[in-house]
Amino acid sequence: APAPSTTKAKVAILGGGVSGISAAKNLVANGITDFVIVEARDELGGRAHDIEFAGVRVEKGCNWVQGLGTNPINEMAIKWGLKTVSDNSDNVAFYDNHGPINATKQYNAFWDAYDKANNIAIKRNSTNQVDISVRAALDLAGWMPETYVEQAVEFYGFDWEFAENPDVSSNLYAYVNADSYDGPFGPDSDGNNFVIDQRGFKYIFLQEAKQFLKDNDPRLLLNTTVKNIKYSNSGVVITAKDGSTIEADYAISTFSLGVLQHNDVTWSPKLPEWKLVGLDGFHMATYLKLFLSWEKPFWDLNTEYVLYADPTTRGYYNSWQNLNGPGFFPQNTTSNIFFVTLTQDQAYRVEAMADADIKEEVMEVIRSMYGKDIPDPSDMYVPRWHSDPLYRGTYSNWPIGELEQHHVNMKAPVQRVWFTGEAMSRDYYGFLQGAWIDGGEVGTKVAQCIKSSCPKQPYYPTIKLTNDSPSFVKRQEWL
Ligand SMILES: Cc1cc2nc3c(=O)[nH]c(=O)nc-3n(C[C@H](O)[C@H](O)[C@H](O)COP(=O)(O)OP(=O)(O)OC[C@H]3O[C@@H](n4cnc5c(N)ncnc54)[C@H](O)[C@@H]3O)c2cc1C
Repeated sequence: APAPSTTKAKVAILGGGVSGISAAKNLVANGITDFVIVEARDELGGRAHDIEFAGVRVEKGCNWVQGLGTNPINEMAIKWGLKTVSDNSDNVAFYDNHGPINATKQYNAFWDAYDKANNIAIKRNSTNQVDISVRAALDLAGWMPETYVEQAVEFYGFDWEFAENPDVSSNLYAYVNADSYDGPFGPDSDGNNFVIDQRGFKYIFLQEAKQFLKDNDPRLLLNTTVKNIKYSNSGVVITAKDGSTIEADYAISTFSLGVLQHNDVTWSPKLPEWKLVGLDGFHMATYLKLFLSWEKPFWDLNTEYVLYADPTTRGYYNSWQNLNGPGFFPQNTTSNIFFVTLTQDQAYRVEAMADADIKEEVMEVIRSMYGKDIPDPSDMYVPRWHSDPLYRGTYSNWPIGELEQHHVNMKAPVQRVWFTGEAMSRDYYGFLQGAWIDGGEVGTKVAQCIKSSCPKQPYYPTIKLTNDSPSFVKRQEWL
C-alpha cells in the first residue's frame, strides 16, 4: 500500500457544509487561496442534502429558506434561480385519532400567548433580568396547556420549529432567533420559502463553491474523515481515518455541535474545560422527517399541513406535510408524498426502531385519522441524523441555562483552531444563515491572522454567578 499522504496548507477547513463553503469563499475574497476543505462524505453540502424518494428529489436536511429579504440564503436562492414555493403553515387541518376536529380556537390562543411570551423576553432583557424558559414565559402569558389538543397545537407552533419543547428552550434566545423574520434582513423578510428544486437545496451552495474551486480541485479532500486534531500555538496537524495527515497553520472546525459533543473526533491536547462547558451545555436537537408516499393520495391536496393530536402522547406523529399541495410537486402523479416530522424524544425513539416497526406504528395513526382502509405506503424513508457520527442530530437549540458567555466560549478559538457552524451563530443558530454568516466571518478573521495578526476573540476562563456582566452581554440591539 502507498504511504499515507501528507498535505500542507495555510488553512484546513474541516467540513464541507454551508459554513465550510462560506469560510473558503471569504478566505479567497481576502486573498488566501492556500487552503484545503476536508470532508468525510463524497460531496459538499453537509446538512443541505437531497435524496431520491418516490421518483422525485426531496430534502433529507434543510428545506426552507427561513426569513426572506436580505437573508443571504434568500439572496443566493434568487441569484441561482432556486425553485421554491411560498408556504403557509396556517393552511392547516386538525385531526385526532377519530378523524377531523376543530382546533382553531386553541391554535389562535397559542399564537396569542406566544406573541406575549416574546414580549416578556423583550421586557425582561431591557430590565437586565435573567433568562427564563419558553415554558415559564408561556405560563406568564396565560398559556397552560391542559388538553391533548392544546399540547398538540403547542407542538406544532413551537417544537416543529425549534425541534425541542418550550420546557428546555430559552425564552430570550428563541426570541433573538426569530430575528431572521422581521429584523436585520429588512422589511420584506417575514416569510418562508419551501425548496422544491430538483437540483436540491445544496445546488446554490455548490454554485458558490464553483466560483473558487476548479473541477477536481486538489484543495478539495472528499472522502476524508478527520479522526484527530493536534493543535498548538504554532499550527495544527490533522490525522484522517485512512492515516493521511494535513499540516496547516490554522484550522477552521465546522463540525456540527453534535460531533463536537462526542468522541468521533479527538483533540490533542483535550479541549479546555471552559470550552467544553460551553459546547456541552448547548443542545443538538433532532428533527426527523419521516418520508412516506402512496400511489393514490387520500389526504386533501389543497391543505398544506395537517396537525395530528394524539390523545396520550405529546408530539406523537404530530406535524404532517402534503408535498402535492398547490404549487408544490405535481398533483396526481405517482409521487404522492405526505410526510410527518418527529422531534426530541420521539425522534430518538423512532430513529432507534426498525423500519418495519415504524411503518406499522405510523400506519396505525394514519388509519385512525383517515380510515381503516388506507393501504400501506408504497415508499418510506427514515433519515437517521441523530445516530450519524458525521452529524449527531439535525440543528442546535439554545437551552435555558446556557449563558451568553457560555456561547462566546463555545465559539472562541483554541490556539490555532477556529470554530464555526450553525450553532456558533448567536443570532441565527439552527438556520442556514447562521452557518453561512458565521462561516464567512470566521474565514475573514483567519485571513487576517495570516495577513497581519489575529483579531482578539473574547472568552471566559471562568463564569461566575456574581460576575458583573461584561458590557457586550448587556447588548440592547434586539430591543
Ligand atoms: C432535517 C433538517 C432540517 C433542517 N431544516 C432547515 C431549514 O428548513 N432551514 C434552515 O435554514 N436550516 C435548516 N436546517 C439547518 C441547516 O441545514 C444547518 O444549519 C446547516 O446546513 C449547517 O451547516 P454547517 O456547515 O454548520 O454544518 P454541516 O452541514 O453539518 O457541515 C459540517 C460538515 O462536516 C462534515 N464532517 C462531520 N464530521 C466529519 C469528520 N470527522 N471528518 C470530515 N468531515 C466531517 C459533515 O459531513 C458536514 O459536511 C435543517 C437541518 C436538518 C438536518
